[in-house]
Amino acid sequence: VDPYMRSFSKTHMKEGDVMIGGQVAKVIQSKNPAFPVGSHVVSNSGWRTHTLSDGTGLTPILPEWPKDVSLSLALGAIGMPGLTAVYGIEDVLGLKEGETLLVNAAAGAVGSVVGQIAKIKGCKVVGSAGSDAKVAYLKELGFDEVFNYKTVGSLEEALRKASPEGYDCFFENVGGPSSDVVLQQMKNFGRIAVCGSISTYNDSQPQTGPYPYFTMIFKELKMEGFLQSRWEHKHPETLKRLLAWVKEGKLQCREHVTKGFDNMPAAFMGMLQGENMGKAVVAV
Ligand SMILES: NC(=O)C1=CN([C@@H]2O[C@H](COP(=O)(O)OP(=O)(O)OC[C@H]3O[C@@H](n4cnc5c(N)ncnc54)[C@H](OP(=O)(O)O)[C@@H]3O)[C@@H](O)[C@H]2O)C=CC1
Ligand SMILES: CCCCC/C=C\CC(=O)/C=C/C=C/C=C/[C@@H](O)CCCC(=O)O
Repeated sequence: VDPYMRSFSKTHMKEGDVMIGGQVAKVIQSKNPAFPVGSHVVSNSGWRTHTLSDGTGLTPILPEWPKDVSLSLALGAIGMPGLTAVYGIEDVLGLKEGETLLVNAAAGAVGSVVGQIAKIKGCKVVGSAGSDAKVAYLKELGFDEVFNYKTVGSLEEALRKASPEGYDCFFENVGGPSSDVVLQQMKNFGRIAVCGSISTYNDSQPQTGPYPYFTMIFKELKMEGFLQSRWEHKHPETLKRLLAWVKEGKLQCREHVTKGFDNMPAAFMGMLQGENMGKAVVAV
């Protein structure tokens, strides 16, 4: 279950449609030699227990996938959320060694990978998350400064305390009014990767400004929205790098597992309400 399902379902679906989504699936019958019986694939077939496919939209699991690494990570750190983290950091932000990066929804599927990759690249990492347990988890992952945005009182003070000199890069997952507060604390020529805006996915009104134009102008900020699919041509190579980091112990992955297909709606709503640490998945 992923946040984009909420925004997509509002704009592209009607009642009775099958919810979109990715799954790791096992091939149980096949007339296609590219997908032998017993092999595993990542499939964009939505919320289904079984799928009849001509092979379109199926990606075989990397052949070098080790037996002791859970296949479900192909939906998380070694899948779409992990790819999002890499492209946001490398292709959008161009994060450089020694810079300071802020990421929100930091204990989630994308955010937890963002912070760890930024540490691999030699940066100072500040993360915000919605519970004290998440804050403790992010410290375990090596984040330099972490705070619980629900209890800090003043977001502005928390950001200033975590990095008095400001922020070079902001990996934005949350959106809404908190973004304006962050923008005020960007360094001059700061870069912002707009990955998601989960705090707005339930809004019934279309999004409008105004945006803090003066801050953007006088700090000369650069802000870029992106979808990970822009770099689809790089997915195989990037997945190999993510798998290597996991095998080397440089990238730790946690999953929030809900059991049972019938519990998919509950798992989805729980993720939107912040119940997950790491990637929210459902085991069927
Ligand atoms: N651009 C792209 O290509 C992609 C974008 N995304 C985006 O990345 C973001 C993270 O996705 P993902 O890692 O899968 O999800 P997460 O695993 O981070 O789960 C969602 C988390 O969002 C946080 N959250 C929910 N509501 C709010 C709120 N109102 N304010 C602040 N935080 C909130 C909760 O954590 P907490 O307890 O900390 O509040 C929750 O656990 C989303 O915005 C998603 O849409 C994801 C994939 C691809
Ligand atoms: C299609 C997304 C429309 C809503 C956009 C809102 C926010 C940004 C966001 O969250 C985008 C996510 C994009 C996800 C795309 C996923 C597909 O490629 C399917 C992935 C299947 C998998 O590998 O897990």
